[in-house]
Amino acid sequence: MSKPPKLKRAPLYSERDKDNLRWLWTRYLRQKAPWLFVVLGMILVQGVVYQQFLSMTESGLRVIFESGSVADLVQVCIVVFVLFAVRGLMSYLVPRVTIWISNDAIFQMRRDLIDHMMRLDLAYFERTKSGEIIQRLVTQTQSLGVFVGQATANAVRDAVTVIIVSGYLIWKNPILFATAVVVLPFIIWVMNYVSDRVKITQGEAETALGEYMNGIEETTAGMRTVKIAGQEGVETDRLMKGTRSIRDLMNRVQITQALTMPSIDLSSAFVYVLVIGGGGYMVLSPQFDMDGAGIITFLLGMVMVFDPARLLAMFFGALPSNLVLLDRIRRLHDEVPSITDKPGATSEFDTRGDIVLEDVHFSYSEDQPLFHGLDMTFKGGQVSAIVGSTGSGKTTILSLLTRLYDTKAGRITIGGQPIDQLKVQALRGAYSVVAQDIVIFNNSIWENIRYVKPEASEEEVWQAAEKAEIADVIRARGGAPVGPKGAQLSGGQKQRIAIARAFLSDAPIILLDEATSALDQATEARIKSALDRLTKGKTCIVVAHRLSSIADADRIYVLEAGQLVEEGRHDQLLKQNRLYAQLYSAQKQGYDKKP
Ligand SMILES: Nc1ncnc2c1ncn2[C@@H]1O[C@H](COP(=O)(O)OP(=O)(O)OP(=O)(O)O)[C@@H](O)[C@H]1O
Repeated sequence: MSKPPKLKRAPLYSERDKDNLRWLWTRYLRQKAPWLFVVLGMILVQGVVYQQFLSMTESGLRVIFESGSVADLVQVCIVVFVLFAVRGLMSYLVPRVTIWISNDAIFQMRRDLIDHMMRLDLAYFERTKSGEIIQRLVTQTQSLGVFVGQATANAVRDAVTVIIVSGYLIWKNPILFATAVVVLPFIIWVMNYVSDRVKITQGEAETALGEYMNGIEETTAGMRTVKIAGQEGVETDRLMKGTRSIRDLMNRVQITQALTMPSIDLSSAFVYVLVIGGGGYMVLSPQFDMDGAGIITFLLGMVMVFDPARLLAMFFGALPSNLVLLDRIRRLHDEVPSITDKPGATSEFDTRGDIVLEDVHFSYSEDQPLFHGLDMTFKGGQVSAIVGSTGSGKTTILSLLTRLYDTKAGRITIGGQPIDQLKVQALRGAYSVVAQDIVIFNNSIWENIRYVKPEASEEEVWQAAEKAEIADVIRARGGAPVGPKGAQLSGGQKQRIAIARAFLSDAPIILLDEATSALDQATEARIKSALDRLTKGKTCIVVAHRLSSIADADRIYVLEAGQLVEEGRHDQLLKQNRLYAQLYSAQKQGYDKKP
Protein backbone atom coordinates (compact mmCIF):
# COMPACT_ATOMS: atom_id res chain seq x y z
CA MET A 1 0.00 0.00 0.00
CA SER A 2 1.32 3.45 -0.82
CA LYS A 3 2.11 5.71 2.06
CA PRO A 4 -0.54 8.37 2.65
CA PRO A 5 0.71 11.91 1.97
CA LYS A 6 1.87 13.89 4.98
CA LEU A 7 -1.08 15.74 6.40
CA LYS A 8 -1.13 19.45 6.96
CA ARG A 9 -2.54 20.73 10.21
CA ALA A 10 -6.10 21.95 9.91
CA PRO A 11 -7.32 23.79 12.98
CA LEU A 12 -10.30 22.05 14.58
CA TYR A 13 -12.24 25.25 14.76
CA SER A 14 -11.01 27.80 12.20
CA GLU A 15 -12.38 31.29 11.55
CA ARG A 16 -14.26 29.89 8.58
CA ASP A 17 -15.81 27.18 10.78
CA LYS A 18 -16.90 29.80 13.31
CA ASP A 19 -18.46 31.81 10.55
CA ASN A 20 -20.18 28.72 9.14
CA LEU A 21 -21.58 27.82 12.56
CA ARG A 22 -22.85 31.36 13.04
CA TRP A 23 -24.51 31.10 9.63
CA LEU A 24 -26.09 27.77 10.56
CA TRP A 25 -27.34 29.16 13.85
CA THR A 26 -28.82 32.38 12.49
CA ARG A 27 -30.41 30.79 9.41
CA TYR A 28 -31.73 27.52 10.66
CA LEU A 29 -31.66 27.27 14.43
CA ARG A 30 -32.19 30.67 16.02
CA GLN A 31 -35.88 30.70 15.11
CA LYS A 32 -36.20 27.49 17.11
CA ALA A 33 -34.42 28.95 20.15
CA PRO A 34 -37.47 28.57 22.47
CA TRP A 35 -37.60 24.87 21.67
CA LEU A 36 -33.87 24.57 22.13
CA PHE A 37 -34.29 26.09 25.60
CA VAL A 38 -36.99 23.52 26.36
CA VAL A 39 -34.55 20.78 25.29
CA LEU A 40 -31.82 22.33 27.43
CA GLY A 41 -34.19 22.42 30.39
CA MET A 42 -35.02 18.74 29.97
CA ILE A 43 -31.33 17.91 29.65
CA LEU A 44 -30.60 19.80 32.89
CA VAL A 45 -33.33 17.76 34.60
CA GLN A 46 -31.60 14.61 33.36
CA GLY A 47 -28.27 15.77 34.81
CA VAL A 48 -29.79 16.67 38.16
CA VAL A 49 -31.50 13.26 38.25
CA TYR A 50 -28.07 11.61 37.98
CA GLN A 51 -26.66 13.70 40.80
CA GLN A 52 -29.72 12.91 42.94
CA PHE A 53 -29.34 9.24 42.11
CA LEU A 54 -25.77 9.29 43.42
CA SER A 55 -26.80 11.05 46.57
CA MET A 56 -29.67 8.57 47.13
CA THR A 57 -27.37 5.62 46.47
CA GLU A 58 -24.98 6.86 49.14
CA SER A 59 -27.88 7.24 51.58
CA GLY A 60 -29.13 3.76 50.66
CA LEU A 61 -25.74 2.22 51.22
CA ARG A 62 -25.44 3.91 54.60
CA VAL A 63 -28.88 2.57 55.53
CA ILE A 64 -27.63 -0.93 54.69
CA PHE A 65 -24.21 -0.53 56.38
CA GLU A 66 -25.28 1.45 59.41
CA SER A 67 -28.95 1.75 60.51
CA GLY A 68 -30.35 -1.41 58.93
CA SER A 69 -33.91 0.04 58.70
CA VAL A 70 -35.94 -1.74 55.98
CA ALA A 71 -38.46 1.10 55.83
CA ASP A 72 -35.69 3.64 55.09
CA LEU A 73 -34.30 1.32 52.45
CA VAL A 74 -37.69 0.98 50.74
CA GLN A 75 -38.03 4.76 50.75
CA VAL A 76 -34.61 5.15 49.08
CA CYS A 77 -35.55 2.52 46.47
CA ILE A 78 -38.82 4.31 45.63
CA VAL A 79 -37.03 7.65 45.20
CA VAL A 80 -34.35 6.05 42.99
CA PHE A 81 -37.11 4.46 40.86
CA VAL A 82 -38.95 7.79 40.51
CA LEU A 83 -35.70 9.53 39.57
CA PHE A 84 -35.05 7.03 36.79
CA ALA A 85 -38.66 7.26 35.59
CA VAL A 86 -38.15 11.04 35.24
CA ARG A 87 -34.89 10.49 33.38
CA GLY A 88 -36.63 7.93 31.13
CA LEU A 89 -39.38 10.42 30.30
CA MET A 90 -36.78 13.06 29.43
CA SER A 91 -34.92 10.51 27.28
CA TYR A 92 -38.11 10.11 25.26
CA LEU A 93 -39.01 13.80 25.02
CA VAL A 94 -35.55 15.16 24.16
CA PRO A 95 -35.14 13.12 20.92
CA ARG A 96 -38.76 13.83 19.97
CA VAL A 97 -38.10 17.56 19.97
CA THR A 98 -34.59 17.36 18.50
CA ILE A 99 -35.67 15.04 15.67
CA TRP A 100 -38.34 17.53 14.73
CA ILE A 101 -35.84 20.43 14.93
CA SER A 102 -33.21 18.63 12.85
CA ASN A 103 -35.58 17.36 10.16
CA ASP A 104 -37.06 20.82 9.82
CA ALA A 105 -33.56 22.31 9.57
CA ILE A 106 -32.69 19.79 6.81
CA PHE A 107 -35.90 20.65 5.01
CA GLN A 108 -35.19 24.39 5.16
CA MET A 109 -31.58 23.92 4.15
CA ARG A 110 -32.60 21.86 1.12
CA ARG A 111 -35.32 24.34 0.21
CA ASP A 112 -32.83 27.23 0.35
CA LEU A 113 -30.24 25.29 -1.63
CA ILE A 114 -32.79 24.41 -4.33
CA ASP A 115 -33.96 28.05 -4.50
CA HIS A 116 -30.40 29.28 -4.64
CA MET A 117 -29.35 26.71 -7.23
CA MET A 118 -32.19 27.77 -9.52
CA ARG A 119 -30.86 31.34 -9.46
CA LEU A 120 -27.28 30.41 -10.32
CA ASP A 121 -25.87 31.16 -13.77
CA LEU A 122 -25.75 28.45 -16.40
CA ALA A 123 -21.96 28.83 -16.24
CA TYR A 124 -21.97 27.34 -12.71
CA PHE A 125 -23.63 24.14 -13.97
CA GLU A 126 -21.26 23.94 -16.90
CA ARG A 127 -18.24 23.92 -14.61
CA THR A 128 -19.63 21.94 -11.62
CA LYS A 129 -20.01 18.19 -11.67
CA SER A 130 -23.63 17.16 -11.19
CA GLY A 131 -22.48 14.53 -8.63
CA GLU A 132 -21.23 17.34 -6.39
CA ILE A 133 -24.56 19.13 -6.54
CA ILE A 134 -26.52 15.94 -5.86
CA GLN A 135 -24.23 15.17 -2.93
CA ARG A 136 -24.88 18.58 -1.37
CA LEU A 137 -28.62 18.39 -1.80
CA VAL A 138 -28.96 14.79 -0.67
CA THR A 139 -26.33 13.25 1.57
CA GLN A 140 -24.47 16.19 3.03
CA THR A 141 -27.60 18.03 4.19
CA GLN A 142 -28.97 14.78 5.65
CA SER A 143 -25.83 13.93 7.63
CA LEU A 144 -25.39 17.47 8.81
CA GLY A 145 -29.02 17.77 9.89
CA VAL A 146 -28.83 14.59 11.95
CA PHE A 147 -25.59 15.77 13.51
CA VAL A 148 -26.96 19.21 14.32
CA GLY A 149 -30.15 17.84 15.82
CA GLN A 150 -29.79 14.56 17.64
CA ALA A 151 -26.02 14.30 17.97
CA THR A 152 -25.66 17.81 19.35
CA ALA A 153 -28.55 17.37 21.78
CA ASN A 154 -27.00 14.13 23.01
CA ALA A 155 -23.63 15.84 23.34
CA VAL A 156 -25.17 18.65 25.39
CA ARG A 157 -26.91 16.05 27.57
CA ASP A 158 -23.61 14.23 28.05
CA ALA A 159 -21.73 17.44 28.77
CA VAL A 160 -24.37 18.46 31.34
CA THR A 161 -24.16 15.04 32.99
CA VAL A 162 -20.37 15.23 33.10
CA ILE A 163 -20.43 18.74 34.59
CA ILE A 164 -23.14 18.07 37.19
CA VAL A 165 -21.84 14.69 38.31
CA SER A 166 -18.22 15.90 38.34
CA GLY A 167 -19.31 18.96 40.34
CA TYR A 168 -20.96 16.67 42.84
CA LEU A 169 -17.87 14.44 43.05
CA ILE A 170 -15.59 17.47 43.52
CA TRP A 171 -17.83 18.69 46.31
CA LYS A 172 -17.73 15.22 47.90
CA ASN A 173 -14.02 14.63 47.61
CA PRO A 174 -11.85 17.14 45.68
CA ILE A 175 -8.59 15.28 46.34
CA LEU A 176 -9.86 11.99 44.97
CA PHE A 177 -11.38 13.79 41.96
CA ALA A 178 -8.09 15.59 41.23
CA THR A 179 -6.33 12.21 41.37
CA ALA A 180 -8.84 10.81 38.89
CA VAL A 181 -8.48 13.56 36.24
CA VAL A 182 -4.71 13.42 35.81
CA VAL A 183 -5.40 11.59 32.54
CA LEU A 184 -7.28 14.55 31.09
CA PRO A 185 -4.31 16.06 29.18
CA PHE A 186 -3.76 12.71 27.47
CA ILE A 187 -7.39 12.58 26.32
CA ILE A 188 -7.18 16.15 25.00
CA TRP A 189 -4.03 15.31 23.08
CA VAL A 190 -5.70 12.25 21.48
CA MET A 191 -8.75 14.30 20.53
CA ASN A 192 -6.63 16.97 18.85
CA TYR A 193 -4.67 14.36 16.95
CA VAL A 194 -7.84 12.64 15.76
CA SER A 195 -9.73 15.77 14.72
CA ASP A 196 -6.81 17.18 12.71
CA ARG A 197 -6.56 14.08 10.63
CA VAL A 198 -10.27 13.41 10.32
CA LYS A 199 -10.93 16.89 9.05
CA ILE A 200 -8.43 16.72 6.20
CA THR A 201 -9.34 13.18 5.16
CA GLN A 202 -13.08 13.83 5.34
CA GLY A 203 -12.67 16.72 2.88
CA GLU A 204 -10.86 14.41 0.44
CA ALA A 205 -13.48 11.69 0.96
CA GLU A 206 -16.33 14.10 0.16
CA THR A 207 -14.58 15.19 -3.05
CA ALA A 208 -14.01 11.55 -4.03
CA LEU A 209 -17.66 10.74 -3.30
CA GLY A 210 -18.81 13.65 -5.47
CA GLU A 211 -16.63 12.45 -8.36
CA TYR A 212 -17.92 8.92 -7.92
CA MET A 213 -21.56 10.07 -8.04
CA ASN A 214 -20.77 12.13 -11.09
CA GLY A 215 -19.13 9.13 -12.75
CA ILE A 216 -22.27 7.06 -12.17
CA GLU A 217 -24.40 9.85 -13.61
CA GLU A 218 -22.23 10.20 -16.72
CA THR A 219 -21.94 6.46 -17.30
CA THR A 220 -25.64 5.70 -16.93
CA ALA A 221 -26.65 8.72 -19.05
CA GLY A 222 -24.17 7.72 -21.77
CA MET A 223 -24.86 3.97 -21.63
CA ARG A 224 -25.76 3.87 -25.33
CA THR A 225 -22.32 5.22 -26.31
CA VAL A 226 -20.61 3.04 -23.71
CA LYS A 227 -22.20 -0.11 -25.11
CA ILE A 228 -21.71 0.67 -28.77
CA ALA A 229 -18.08 1.58 -28.19
CA GLY A 230 -17.65 -1.56 -26.04
CA GLN A 231 -16.28 0.60 -23.21
CA GLU A 232 -17.98 -1.24 -20.34
CA GLY A 233 -14.58 -2.34 -19.03
CA VAL A 234 -13.17 1.20 -19.09
CA GLU A 235 -16.24 2.57 -17.32
CA THR A 236 -16.13 -0.23 -14.73
CA ASP A 237 -12.47 0.59 -14.07
CA ARG A 238 -13.29 4.28 -13.75
CA LEU A 239 -16.07 3.66 -11.22
CA MET A 240 -14.03 1.06 -9.36
CA LYS A 241 -11.16 3.53 -9.05
CA GLY A 242 -13.63 5.92 -7.41
CA THR A 243 -15.00 3.31 -5.01
CA ARG A 244 -11.51 2.19 -4.13
CA SER A 245 -10.38 5.66 -3.23
CA ILE A 246 -13.57 6.23 -1.19
CA ARG A 247 -12.92 2.97 0.65
CA ASP A 248 -9.32 3.96 1.40
CA LEU A 249 -10.25 7.44 2.55
CA MET A 250 -13.15 6.23 4.68
CA ASN A 251 -10.83 3.63 6.20
CA ARG A 252 -8.46 6.43 7.09
CA VAL A 253 -11.23 8.56 8.62
CA GLN A 254 -12.83 5.77 10.59
CA ILE A 255 -9.63 4.08 11.75
CA THR A 256 -8.43 7.43 13.04
CA GLN A 257 -11.77 8.03 14.74
CA ALA A 258 -11.55 4.52 16.24
CA LEU A 259 -8.43 5.64 18.12
CA THR A 260 -10.64 7.70 20.38
CA MET A 261 -12.46 4.87 22.12
CA PRO A 262 -9.51 2.69 23.23
CA SER A 263 -7.68 5.72 24.54
CA ILE A 264 -10.73 6.69 26.58
CA ASP A 265 -11.10 3.10 27.80
CA LEU A 266 -7.44 2.96 28.77
CA SER A 267 -7.77 6.27 30.59
CA SER A 268 -10.88 5.10 32.42
CA ALA A 269 -9.14 1.91 33.58
CA PHE A 270 -6.35 4.13 34.87
CA VAL A 271 -8.85 6.33 36.66
CA TYR A 272 -10.63 3.41 38.34
CA VAL A 273 -7.33 2.07 39.59
CA LEU A 274 -6.44 5.51 40.98
CA VAL A 275 -9.86 5.93 42.63
CA ILE A 276 -9.91 2.44 44.15
CA GLY A 277 -6.30 2.80 45.31
CA GLY A 278 -6.59 6.40 46.53
CA GLY A 279 -10.12 5.97 47.90
CA GLY A 280 -9.21 2.70 49.62
CA TYR A 281 -6.27 4.41 51.26
CA MET A 282 -8.57 7.21 52.45
CA VAL A 283 -11.02 4.69 53.94
CA LEU A 284 -8.19 2.88 55.72
CA SER A 285 -6.47 6.05 56.90
CA PRO A 286 -8.10 7.75 59.94
CA GLN A 287 -7.15 11.27 58.79
CA PHE A 288 -9.74 11.17 55.99
CA ASP A 289 -13.51 11.32 56.46
CA MET A 290 -14.30 8.55 53.97
CA ASP A 291 -16.33 5.39 54.48
CA GLY A 292 -17.25 2.38 52.33
CA ALA A 293 -20.52 3.96 51.10
CA GLY A 294 -18.57 7.07 50.11
CA ILE A 295 -16.01 5.22 47.99
CA ILE A 296 -18.63 3.00 46.27
CA THR A 297 -20.68 6.08 45.43
CA PHE A 298 -17.57 7.86 44.18
CA LEU A 299 -16.72 4.94 41.92
CA LEU A 300 -20.30 4.82 40.68
CA GLY A 301 -20.06 8.56 40.01
CA MET A 302 -16.86 8.06 38.00
CA VAL A 303 -18.62 5.37 35.93
CA MET A 304 -21.47 7.81 35.36
CA VAL A 305 -19.03 10.49 34.24
CA PHE A 306 -17.06 8.22 31.99
CA ASP A 307 -19.94 6.89 29.93
CA PRO A 308 -21.14 10.31 28.77
CA ALA A 309 -17.49 11.39 28.49
CA ARG A 310 -16.94 8.53 26.04
CA LEU A 311 -19.95 9.65 24.01
CA LEU A 312 -18.75 13.24 24.14
CA ALA A 313 -15.40 12.09 22.80
CA MET A 314 -17.19 10.35 19.94
CA PHE A 315 -19.11 13.54 19.27
CA PHE A 316 -15.91 15.56 19.10
CA GLY A 317 -14.42 12.85 16.88
CA ALA A 318 -17.28 13.32 14.41
CA LEU A 319 -17.34 17.12 14.71
CA PRO A 320 -14.55 17.83 12.18
CA SER A 321 -16.27 15.71 9.50
CA ASN A 322 -19.45 17.66 10.03
CA LEU A 323 -17.66 20.99 9.92
CA VAL A 324 -16.39 19.90 6.50
CA LEU A 325 -19.95 19.05 5.38
CA LEU A 326 -21.19 22.40 6.66
CA ASP A 327 -18.45 24.16 4.72
CA ARG A 328 -19.37 22.32 1.49
CA ILE A 329 -23.02 23.26 1.86
CA ARG A 330 -22.12 26.83 2.66
CA ARG A 331 -19.93 27.06 -0.42
CA LEU A 332 -22.88 26.26 -2.67
CA HIS A 333 -24.77 28.98 -0.82
CA ASP A 334 -21.91 31.43 -1.36
CA GLU A 335 -22.01 31.05 -5.14
CA VAL A 336 -23.23 34.39 -6.40
CA PRO A 337 -25.36 34.51 -9.53
CA SER A 338 -24.19 37.31 -11.81
CA ILE A 339 -27.18 37.30 -14.15
CA THR A 340 -29.89 38.87 -12.04
CA ASP A 341 -32.38 41.71 -12.26
CA LYS A 342 -30.67 45.09 -11.93
CA PRO A 343 -32.28 47.71 -9.70
CA GLY A 344 -35.00 49.40 -11.71
CA ALA A 345 -35.17 46.56 -14.25
CA THR A 346 -38.38 46.61 -16.24
CA SER A 347 -40.63 43.99 -17.78
CA GLU A 348 -41.90 46.44 -20.39
CA PHE A 349 -40.15 46.36 -23.74
CA ASP A 350 -40.97 46.17 -27.40
CA THR A 351 -40.71 42.44 -28.03
CA ARG A 352 -41.30 43.05 -31.72
CA GLY A 353 -38.49 45.57 -32.08
CA ASP A 354 -35.08 44.99 -33.67
CA ILE A 355 -32.55 42.93 -31.73
CA VAL A 356 -29.18 44.63 -32.04
CA LEU A 357 -25.70 43.51 -31.01
CA GLU A 358 -23.39 46.51 -30.70
CA ASP A 359 -19.65 45.99 -30.44
CA VAL A 360 -20.14 42.79 -28.44
CA HIS A 361 -17.12 41.22 -26.76
CA PHE A 362 -17.40 37.80 -25.23
CA SER A 363 -15.33 34.78 -24.25
CA TYR A 364 -16.06 31.69 -22.15
CA SER A 365 -12.54 31.85 -20.75
CA GLU A 366 -9.90 34.57 -20.69
CA ASP A 367 -7.49 32.65 -22.90
CA GLN A 368 -10.01 31.91 -25.67
CA PRO A 369 -11.70 35.11 -26.87
CA LEU A 370 -14.67 34.41 -29.13
CA PHE A 371 -16.31 37.70 -30.10
CA HIS A 372 -14.37 40.92 -30.18
CA GLY A 373 -16.51 43.73 -31.49
CA LEU A 374 -19.44 41.86 -33.06
CA ASP A 375 -22.19 44.00 -34.63
CA MET A 376 -25.41 42.44 -35.88
CA THR A 377 -29.04 43.49 -36.32
CA PHE A 378 -31.89 41.01 -36.31
CA LYS A 379 -34.85 42.89 -37.74
CA GLY A 380 -38.08 42.71 -35.77
CA GLY A 381 -40.73 40.59 -37.49
CA GLN A 382 -38.27 39.05 -39.92
CA VAL A 383 -36.46 35.74 -40.23
CA SER A 384 -32.70 36.02 -39.76
CA ALA A 385 -30.35 33.09 -40.11
CA ILE A 386 -26.88 32.54 -38.70
CA VAL A 387 -24.64 30.10 -40.49
CA GLY A 388 -20.97 29.27 -40.26
CA SER A 389 -18.60 26.48 -39.58
CA THR A 390 -18.80 24.48 -36.40
CA GLY A 391 -17.57 26.30 -33.30
CA SER A 392 -17.85 29.73 -34.98
CA GLY A 393 -20.14 31.02 -32.20
CA LYS A 394 -23.68 30.64 -33.58
CA THR A 395 -25.22 29.04 -30.49
CA THR A 396 -23.30 31.44 -28.27
CA ILE A 397 -25.13 34.36 -29.90
CA LEU A 398 -28.45 32.78 -28.87
CA SER A 399 -27.09 32.29 -25.32
CA LEU A 400 -26.19 36.00 -25.17
CA LEU A 401 -29.60 37.07 -26.47
CA THR A 402 -31.34 35.07 -23.73
CA ARG A 403 -28.80 36.18 -21.10
CA LEU A 404 -27.66 32.67 -20.29
CA TYR A 405 -24.34 34.48 -20.46
CA ASP A 406 -23.66 38.22 -20.32
CA THR A 407 -21.43 40.08 -22.76
CA LYS A 408 -18.03 41.15 -21.44
CA ALA A 409 -18.33 44.48 -23.27
CA GLY A 410 -20.66 46.14 -25.76
CA ARG A 411 -24.40 45.73 -25.50
CA ILE A 412 -27.45 43.96 -26.86
CA THR A 413 -30.74 45.77 -27.24
CA ILE A 414 -34.30 44.79 -28.04
CA GLY A 415 -36.48 47.56 -29.41
CA GLY A 416 -33.73 49.98 -28.33
CA GLN A 417 -33.65 48.79 -24.70
CA PRO A 418 -30.49 47.13 -23.38
CA ILE A 419 -31.38 43.58 -22.33
CA ASP A 420 -29.48 43.86 -19.05
CA GLN A 421 -31.96 46.58 -18.02
CA LEU A 422 -34.85 44.13 -18.37
CA LYS A 423 -36.16 41.64 -15.85
CA VAL A 424 -34.50 38.34 -16.68
CA GLN A 425 -37.75 36.40 -16.51
CA ALA A 426 -39.55 38.88 -18.76
CA LEU A 427 -36.69 38.78 -21.27
CA ARG A 428 -36.58 34.98 -21.38
CA GLY A 429 -40.37 34.82 -21.51
CA ALA A 430 -40.21 36.70 -24.82
CA TYR A 431 -38.43 33.75 -26.47
CA SER A 432 -39.44 30.33 -27.63
CA VAL A 433 -36.33 28.24 -28.09
CA VAL A 434 -36.02 25.05 -30.08
CA ALA A 435 -32.46 23.96 -29.44
CA GLN A 436 -30.25 20.95 -30.08
CA ASP A 437 -30.15 19.81 -26.46
CA ILE A 438 -33.83 19.20 -25.78
CA VAL A 439 -34.73 18.53 -22.18
CA ILE A 440 -37.27 15.74 -22.00
CA PHE A 441 -38.67 14.53 -18.67
CA ASN A 442 -39.70 10.98 -17.84
CA ASN A 443 -43.35 11.76 -18.30
CA SER A 444 -45.85 11.38 -21.15
CA ILE A 445 -45.22 13.28 -24.38
CA TRP A 446 -48.34 15.29 -23.71
CA GLU A 447 -47.07 16.40 -20.28
CA ASN A 448 -43.68 17.14 -21.81
CA ILE A 449 -45.27 19.56 -24.24
CA ARG A 450 -47.40 21.18 -21.54
CA TYR A 451 -44.25 21.77 -19.46
CA VAL A 452 -43.67 25.20 -21.03
CA LYS A 453 -47.22 26.37 -20.27
CA PRO A 454 -48.73 24.41 -17.38
CA GLU A 455 -51.90 26.50 -17.49
CA ALA A 456 -52.59 25.60 -21.16
CA SER A 457 -55.93 23.96 -21.94
CA GLU A 458 -56.09 20.41 -23.28
CA GLU A 459 -57.14 21.73 -26.66
CA GLU A 460 -54.17 24.11 -26.88
CA VAL A 461 -51.74 21.27 -26.17
CA TRP A 462 -53.35 19.07 -28.82
CA GLN A 463 -53.22 21.91 -31.34
CA ALA A 464 -49.53 22.42 -30.69
CA ALA A 465 -48.94 18.67 -30.98
CA GLU A 466 -50.84 18.52 -34.29
CA LYS A 467 -48.85 21.43 -35.72
CA ALA A 468 -45.58 19.80 -34.73
CA GLU A 469 -46.73 16.48 -36.23
CA ILE A 470 -46.33 14.62 -32.93
CA ALA A 471 -50.04 14.09 -32.17
CA ASP A 472 -50.10 10.61 -33.78
CA VAL A 473 -47.22 9.48 -31.60
CA ILE A 474 -49.09 10.72 -28.51
CA ARG A 475 -52.19 8.76 -29.56
CA ALA A 476 -50.12 5.63 -30.11
CA ARG A 477 -48.22 5.85 -26.81
CA GLY A 478 -51.02 7.18 -24.64
CA GLY A 479 -49.79 8.39 -21.25
CA ALA A 480 -46.73 6.13 -21.18
CA PRO A 481 -43.64 7.87 -19.81
CA VAL A 482 -40.86 8.37 -22.34
CA GLY A 483 -37.98 7.09 -20.19
CA PRO A 484 -35.24 9.09 -18.44
CA LYS A 485 -34.22 12.01 -20.67
CA GLY A 486 -36.68 10.70 -23.30
CA ALA A 487 -34.57 7.58 -23.91
CA GLN A 488 -37.52 5.80 -25.52
CA LEU A 489 -37.97 8.46 -28.20
CA SER A 490 -36.18 9.01 -31.47
CA GLY A 491 -34.15 12.17 -32.07
CA GLY A 492 -36.82 13.40 -34.50
CA GLN A 493 -39.62 12.78 -31.97
CA LYS A 494 -37.74 14.77 -29.35
CA GLN A 495 -37.29 17.62 -31.79
CA ARG A 496 -40.98 17.59 -32.58
CA ILE A 497 -41.77 17.82 -28.86
CA ALA A 498 -39.52 20.89 -28.70
CA ILE A 499 -41.28 22.37 -31.70
CA ALA A 500 -44.69 21.64 -30.15
CA ARG A 501 -43.52 23.47 -27.03
CA ALA A 502 -42.62 26.48 -29.17
CA PHE A 503 -46.08 26.41 -30.75
CA LEU A 504 -47.68 26.18 -27.32
CA SER A 505 -45.71 28.95 -25.63
CA ASP A 506 -46.30 31.21 -28.65
CA ALA A 507 -43.63 33.72 -27.61
CA PRO A 508 -42.98 36.76 -29.84
CA ILE A 509 -39.36 35.87 -30.62
CA ILE A 510 -38.43 32.44 -31.91
CA LEU A 511 -34.93 30.99 -31.69
CA LEU A 512 -34.38 27.86 -33.72
CA ASP A 513 -31.01 26.21 -33.15
CA GLU A 514 -30.71 23.33 -35.60
CA ALA A 515 -34.42 22.80 -34.95
CA THR A 516 -35.05 20.34 -37.73
CA SER A 517 -31.64 18.69 -38.04
CA ALA A 518 -32.88 15.31 -36.74
CA LEU A 519 -35.88 15.13 -39.05
CA ASP A 520 -36.09 13.32 -42.38
CA GLN A 521 -36.61 15.54 -45.39
CA ALA A 522 -40.33 14.68 -45.83
CA THR A 523 -41.13 15.48 -42.16
CA GLU A 524 -38.90 18.54 -42.29
CA ALA A 525 -40.81 19.81 -45.30
CA ARG A 526 -44.16 19.29 -43.52
CA ILE A 527 -42.95 20.89 -40.29
CA LYS A 528 -41.27 23.69 -42.23
CA SER A 529 -44.65 24.92 -43.38
CA ALA A 530 -45.91 24.72 -39.78
CA LEU A 531 -42.81 26.56 -38.59
CA ASP A 532 -43.43 29.20 -41.26
CA ARG A 533 -46.88 29.72 -39.77
CA LEU A 534 -45.41 29.84 -36.27
CA THR A 535 -42.81 32.42 -37.19
CA LYS A 536 -45.07 34.53 -39.36
CA GLY A 537 -44.88 38.15 -38.30
CA LYS A 538 -42.54 37.26 -35.46
CA THR A 539 -38.86 37.88 -35.03
CA CYS A 540 -37.16 34.61 -35.80
CA ILE A 541 -33.49 33.75 -35.56
CA VAL A 542 -32.44 30.46 -37.06
CA VAL A 543 -29.11 28.73 -36.57
CA ALA A 544 -28.68 26.21 -39.34
CA HIS A 545 -26.11 23.87 -40.79
CA ARG A 546 -28.34 22.73 -43.63
CA LEU A 547 -28.23 25.87 -45.77
CA SER A 548 -31.14 24.78 -47.96
CA SER A 549 -33.43 25.19 -44.93
CA ILE A 550 -32.71 28.93 -44.62
CA ALA A 551 -32.61 29.91 -48.29
CA ASP A 552 -35.69 32.10 -47.91
CA ALA A 553 -34.53 33.91 -44.72
CA ASP A 554 -34.80 37.70 -44.87
CA ARG A 555 -31.16 38.05 -43.88
CA ILE A 556 -28.33 35.56 -43.49
CA TYR A 557 -25.24 36.17 -41.33
CA VAL A 558 -22.11 34.15 -41.98
CA LEU A 559 -19.78 33.67 -39.02
CA GLU A 560 -16.24 32.43 -39.03
CA ALA A 561 -14.31 32.00 -35.76
CA GLY A 562 -16.43 34.59 -33.97
CA GLN A 563 -16.21 37.15 -36.81
CA LEU A 564 -19.06 38.24 -39.02
CA VAL A 565 -17.64 37.68 -42.50
CA GLU A 566 -20.69 38.06 -44.74
CA GLU A 567 -24.32 39.07 -44.60
CA GLY A 568 -27.18 39.36 -47.05
CA ARG A 569 -29.93 37.36 -48.68
CA HIS A 570 -29.34 33.89 -50.05
CA ASP A 571 -29.07 34.94 -53.69
CA GLN A 572 -26.87 37.94 -52.87
CA LEU A 573 -24.49 35.76 -50.89
CA LEU A 574 -24.34 33.20 -53.67
CA LYS A 575 -23.48 35.99 -56.09
CA GLN A 576 -20.66 37.22 -53.82
CA ASN A 577 -19.18 33.77 -54.24
CA ARG A 578 -17.33 33.77 -50.94
CA LEU A 579 -17.62 31.55 -47.84
CA TYR A 580 -21.42 31.12 -47.97
CA ALA A 581 -21.35 30.17 -51.65
CA GLN A 582 -18.59 27.66 -50.97
CA LEU A 583 -20.45 26.09 -48.04
CA TYR A 584 -23.64 25.98 -50.08
CA SER A 585 -22.09 24.33 -53.12
CA ALA A 586 -20.23 21.83 -50.89
CA GLN A 587 -23.52 20.85 -49.23
CA LYS A 588 -25.36 20.74 -52.53
CA GLN A 589 -22.79 18.41 -54.01
CA GLY A 590 -23.07 16.24 -50.91
CA TYR A 591 -26.86 15.96 -51.33
CA ASP A 592 -26.67 15.43 -55.08
CA LYS A 593 -24.26 12.55 -54.54
CA LYS A 594 -26.65 10.83 -52.15
CA PRO A 595 -28.54 7.94 -53.88
N1 LIG B 1 -20.12 26.48 -22.10
C1 LIG B 1 -18.99 26.64 -22.74
N2 LIG B 1 -17.84 26.79 -22.05
C2 LIG B 1 -16.68 26.98 -22.69
N3 LIG B 1 -16.55 27.04 -24.03
C3 LIG B 1 -17.65 26.91 -24.77
C4 LIG B 1 -18.92 26.69 -24.18
N4 LIG B 1 -19.84 26.58 -25.15
C5 LIG B 1 -19.19 26.73 -26.33
N5 LIG B 1 -17.87 26.92 -26.11
C6 LIG B 1 -16.83 27.16 -27.11
O1 LIG B 1 -17.17 28.37 -27.79
C7 LIG B 1 -17.01 28.24 -29.19
C8 LIG B 1 -18.33 28.57 -29.92
O2 LIG B 1 -19.28 27.58 -29.57
P1 LIG B 1 -20.76 27.58 -30.17
O3 LIG B 1 -21.48 26.47 -29.56
O4 LIG B 1 -21.33 28.95 -30.07
O5 LIG B 1 -20.46 27.28 -31.72
P2 LIG B 1 -21.47 26.92 -32.87
O6 LIG B 1 -21.11 27.80 -34.01
O7 LIG B 1 -22.89 26.97 -32.42
O8 LIG B 1 -21.02 25.42 -33.17
P3 LIG B 1 -21.87 24.18 -33.74
O9 LIG B 1 -22.27 24.51 -35.12
O10 LIG B 1 -20.86 23.09 -33.69
O11 LIG B 1 -23.02 23.96 -32.83
C9 LIG B 1 -16.50 26.83 -29.42
O12 LIG B 1 -15.10 26.92 -29.56
C10 LIG B 1 -16.86 26.08 -28.18
O13 LIG B 1 -15.89 25.10 -27.89
